[in-house]
Amino acid sequence: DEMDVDTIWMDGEFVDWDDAQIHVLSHGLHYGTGVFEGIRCYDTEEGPAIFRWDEHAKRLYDSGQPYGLEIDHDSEELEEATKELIRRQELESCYIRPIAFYGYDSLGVSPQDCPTRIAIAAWPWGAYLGEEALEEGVKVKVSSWRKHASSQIPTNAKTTGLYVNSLLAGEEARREGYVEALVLNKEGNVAEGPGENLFLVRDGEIYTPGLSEGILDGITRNSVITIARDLGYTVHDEATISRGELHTADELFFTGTAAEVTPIKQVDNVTVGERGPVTEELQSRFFDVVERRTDDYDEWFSYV
Ligand SMILES: Cc1[nH+]cc(COP(=O)(O)O)c(CN[C@@H](CCC(=O)O)C(=O)O)c1O
Repeated sequence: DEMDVDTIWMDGEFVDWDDAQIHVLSHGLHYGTGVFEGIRCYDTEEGPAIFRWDEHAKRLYDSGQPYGLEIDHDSEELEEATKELIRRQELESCYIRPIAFYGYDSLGVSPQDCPTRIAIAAWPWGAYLGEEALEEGVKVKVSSWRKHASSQIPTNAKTTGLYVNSLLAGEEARREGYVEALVLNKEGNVAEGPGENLFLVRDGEIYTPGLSEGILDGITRNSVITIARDLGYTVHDEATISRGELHTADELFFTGTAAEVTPIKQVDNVTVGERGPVTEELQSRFFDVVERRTDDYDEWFSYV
């Protein structure tokens, strides 16, 4: 296929891409009962390296807990399968997509005896919001759709069913000529993007919504907070950011495995400005770290 990949790991076996099929009556397809991860493998001087495998694997297992979704493969087995998947396809840098979900047995909301299925795919994936976005930033629209509240559904679990909210927000923004949405929570304060965490810079200090705002506990968010603090920045990582603060921010940027560090240059009709100095420093340092141009944070990397 066009992505030059041909193999998927599925329930303990490597299968051809086209044979990685499931039954149409799989529970996860009907009820959104799947959990997934987005993980990047970077091409470094020491070869391909998976970024923060342990944290991503832990989140995958944790995400299934509210739904009783038990994965009966441990982290080491999944890590080795992922490395083998990368080697077999001779990928240097790639995006890794593990997914676990309730499979086919019976239908009805209760999963009863539905089996837990698990698959891991990997493919080359460049800049999530476009190559030019990393430098020039993106225009975002504050969505008319709010984020689901953490009292309604675990927002700290990366559950497939949650992403219909992300689709509604993101597609509304793109229909209106923006690149991505920014989603408020039911209190009307800033939560995050459909697939990214949000950071705000003002007067040299860095703010990002905390988990209580109903966001995903982003691993890139955590990495950037650590990097920023190690650079000497003050980071408020449990901030409540009102909508109005978006329009008086000095800088805004997204973080995510796919988005990496993407500047935001405009919110609705309000110009934030081109990539600011803090965003540029954090973005530059982030790429130095993930492409291993520094030995710092070596514990974050698992070499293939
Ligand atoms: C809702 C949401 N919030 C924040 C993040 C950032 O989390 P982290 O990747 O751990 O830093 C992501 C990742 N979004 C993934 C899925 C993107 C997709 O289109 O699918 C990703 O970035 O891989 C989210 O989906």
